[in-house]
Amino acid sequence: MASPPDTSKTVKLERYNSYLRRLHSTKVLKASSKLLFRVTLLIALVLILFFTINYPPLSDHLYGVSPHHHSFLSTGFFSHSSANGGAAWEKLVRHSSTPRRPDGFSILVTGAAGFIGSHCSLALKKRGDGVLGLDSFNNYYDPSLKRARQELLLKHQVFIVEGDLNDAPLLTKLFDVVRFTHILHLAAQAGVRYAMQNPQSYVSSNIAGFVNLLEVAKTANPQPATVWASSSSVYGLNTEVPFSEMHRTDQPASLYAATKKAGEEIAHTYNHIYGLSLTGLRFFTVYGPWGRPDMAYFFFTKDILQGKSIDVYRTLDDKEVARDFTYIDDVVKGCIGALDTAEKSTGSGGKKKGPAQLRVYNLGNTSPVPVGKLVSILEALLNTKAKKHVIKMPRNGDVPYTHANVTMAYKDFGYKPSTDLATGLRKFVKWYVKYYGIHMTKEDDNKSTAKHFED
Ligand SMILES: O=C(O)[C@H]1O[C@H](OP(=O)(O)OP(=O)(O)OC[C@H]2O[C@@H](n3ccc(=O)[nH]c3=O)[C@H](O)[C@@H]2O)[C@H](O)[C@@H](O)[C@H]1O
Repeated sequence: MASPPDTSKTVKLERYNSYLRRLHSTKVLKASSKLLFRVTLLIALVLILFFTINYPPLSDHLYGVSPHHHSFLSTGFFSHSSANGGAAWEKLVRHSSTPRRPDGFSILVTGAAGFIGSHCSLALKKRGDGVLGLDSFNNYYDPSLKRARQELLLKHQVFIVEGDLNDAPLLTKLFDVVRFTHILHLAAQAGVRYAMQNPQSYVSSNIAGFVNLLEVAKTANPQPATVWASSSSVYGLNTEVPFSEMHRTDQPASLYAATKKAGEEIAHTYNHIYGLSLTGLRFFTVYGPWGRPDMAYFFFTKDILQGKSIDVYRTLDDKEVARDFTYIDDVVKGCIGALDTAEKSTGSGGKKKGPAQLRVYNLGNTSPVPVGKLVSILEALLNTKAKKHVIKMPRNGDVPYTHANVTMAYKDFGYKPSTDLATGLRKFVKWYVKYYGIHMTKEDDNKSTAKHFED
């Protein structure tokens, strides 16, 4: 009888193979669970990042965190004391907006970290009004300049909430916390030529944002009186000079101008339906210390100092382009005059109770200066010859000439501009060289010795 085959070796081998298979599958299992864990972690991080960027808590408004910093600061570590407009945040908001003089105003200043907004906020605070700022700190121009203005305001106990005009819950919250008597609405997408590059930003800020603000104002109790920034650009292709509030404004030359004109019509509607008191101020090329780097006088200064060439526009029929350049301190007086003479809104509970005030005023300097002259004043102040590149004005929304008639503003609140361009630019240059740490010779210094509020 044949003996059965010796399988002991085969059995051993099979066992060994099966052991190897188990070992392998465990390794695979371990490796795949590791991979799964990493992928889950990654997805969770991406989700956290997404939600914190898109839905930042109100605590960010309190801490003034810029959108770029949201991801790490607003995931809960920071927000325990003041999330969603917590107690600490409300305290700051109340403190900032409480007036310190009898019958003082409680004013919401939108665009408070902006050029005109920061000047007005300081002036109002200094006379004892309560001022709360709102600003989106967007990067249309160098946000660090806005942060520096914010710091200056904070020193004077003006707190700026960081937020967008289109954030309805935030605006509603602010009006829940504070019974604002006034709004000074200066937040906007500014700049005439940039409208060709980014048209949507004008619609979003100057139209949608304005409507959002008025929607909240109309339901507030009491309804605030609103003074807001329109623009000289609404005169567009009008050729009658000096520009008067009675002249036609239905031919805007840029989308910027069109959105400001739309703002004036929107103001009419909210006044008509809800009894909101509204005053639009048509600013004429406002300049001065802490100004906007996108404006010609500002970047001409920078370019002249850096030895770069500057484009100086002439009209298409080869005439000088001129502007009614208006100094910031004069404009601040105009804004305050408009606030002081603004009547109360008449509505309540979102309903009109009677006719309310609706006004529009020019705030200009009443003396246009050609751009060539602006350049020669800067050359003298900077003691440097500009590399002028004189060209025909490109078709970019610019108008050839502005000149304000300010009779109405004078009659209604004593507006009387008193700073000529040379004096105003001297103050600007003095600020500019100090702010940017530019060394000037003694002789140059003497040319720009004017004092300014920051001193
Ligand atoms: O009153 C307003 O409602 C507007 O005023 C301001 O617009 P503007 O009057 O156009 O000011 P700004 O750009 O400083 O150009 C000044 C001059 O330099 C000329 N200019 C400009 C650029 C250039 O490279 N060369 C040049 O000659 C240019 O042709 C012009 O003649 C605000 O920016 C705007 O937000 C709005 O508030």
